[in-house]
Amino acid sequence: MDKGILLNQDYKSWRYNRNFFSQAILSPKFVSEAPHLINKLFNELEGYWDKLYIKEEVINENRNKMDVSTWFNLFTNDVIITLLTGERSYTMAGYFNELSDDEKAERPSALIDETVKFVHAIRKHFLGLLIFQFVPPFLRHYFPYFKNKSDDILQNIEFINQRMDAIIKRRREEIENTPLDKPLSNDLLTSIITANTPRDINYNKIDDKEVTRPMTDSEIRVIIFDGIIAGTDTTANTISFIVYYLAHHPDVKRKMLNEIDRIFQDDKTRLITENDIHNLKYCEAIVKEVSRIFSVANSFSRCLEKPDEIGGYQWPADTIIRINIDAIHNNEEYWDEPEKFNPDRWMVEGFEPKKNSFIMFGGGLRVCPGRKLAMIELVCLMVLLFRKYDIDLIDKKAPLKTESSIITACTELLVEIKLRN
Ligand code: HEM
Repeated sequence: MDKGILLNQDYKSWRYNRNFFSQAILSPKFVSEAPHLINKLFNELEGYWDKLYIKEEVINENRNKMDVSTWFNLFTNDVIITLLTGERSYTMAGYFNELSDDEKAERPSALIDETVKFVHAIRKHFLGLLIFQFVPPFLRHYFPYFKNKSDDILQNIEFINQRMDAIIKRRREEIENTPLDKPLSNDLLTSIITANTPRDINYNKIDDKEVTRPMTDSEIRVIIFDGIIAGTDTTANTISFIVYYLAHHPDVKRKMLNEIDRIFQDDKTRLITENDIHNLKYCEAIVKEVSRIFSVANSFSRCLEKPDEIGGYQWPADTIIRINIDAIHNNEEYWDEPEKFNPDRWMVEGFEPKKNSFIMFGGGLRVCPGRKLAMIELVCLMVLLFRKYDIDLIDKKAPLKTESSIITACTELLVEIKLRN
């Protein structure tokens, strides 16, 4: 495992890949592009919702119900793929076409099919990686069940690589054909291709040639893939959990609506700016409190470099330690009344959680590099959803439907949606 970021266990190669990714994803132009694209894609989503759930006749016939968790998954897919590759993704349009009997999305159906196929392949590849990690080569080569599975996975990898290579090639050509004094697009792929080349504003500032050589296409492929995998379901499930918690805590919801209405002055369509996001402190507190009490990532691991004492026991070098996020987020030593859902705890002037007690994004060297983007996406989504729509659970008594593996995923969240008065 010495490729990319997410599963890379080779320090030198991880550091090289991570430097590129972090530099690009935290760059001011990427950070300002994110709210812009989120506004735009939410507008597309509203177009579909309008036709499927908000129209008067649909409400009159009591058909304004939906599984909002599926839409959140598709929305974050389209956002992340477009932000990372600079190529529009149309999985929301694909789902709309599936649900709508008469009207179809105003996008060429070949383009929709192509992006839907790409997203399916990425998901399949991630699950496939787990088979390659956990099923020994002997079984994969000689047992028909595992052999068929691994052949299928290899074919799938071939398809993803071809598509990613075509995207990278196209972007390299676009960059070469853009005069040096003209701006380039703000996606992550463009930043990564141009990093440490004469088009990079930091060119010549760093001397370490091993750290700064430009990336090859196959290296770029893996880190873009890692970003898509790590950045989609995590954000989608967190927003589902937020909708669920708000429905069960009307006092918190009211306070959130007050904040949104104060900042947007009851304007239900104004574009959200970076400055707004900075001012939406209560929305941010809700994201953190929901993630504290019901974290989407349940654990992450670390490997001991040398023998060490942890929790009163002595452990040898190379021991893998799994860090249980829920246990830390619900520990009374770190949190007052940890079982209580209380976003206000984050609003107390000067409040900082105790060191390493809030780890929704992990911590240390491998802390999530997408945390800033995730916060932007979640706060924007809360505003876009709640300033204009009234969203309520169909069955308030039903427990949240989830499935836990590497992350805790919301499998269904049935809601009723109306325009807010
Ligand atoms: C609510 C949303 C998100 C949550 C809860 C989340 C959580 C996490 C956690 C717990 C880790 C492990 C950190 C550690 O080992 O210390 C991680 C790693 C990572 N995340 Fe996120 N993440 C989110 C969104 C994103 C986004 C939007 C992106 C990028 C587009 C992203 C990219 C990554 C990558 C590449 C890693 C691997 C970092 C490394 O191993 O160096 N994540 N994330």
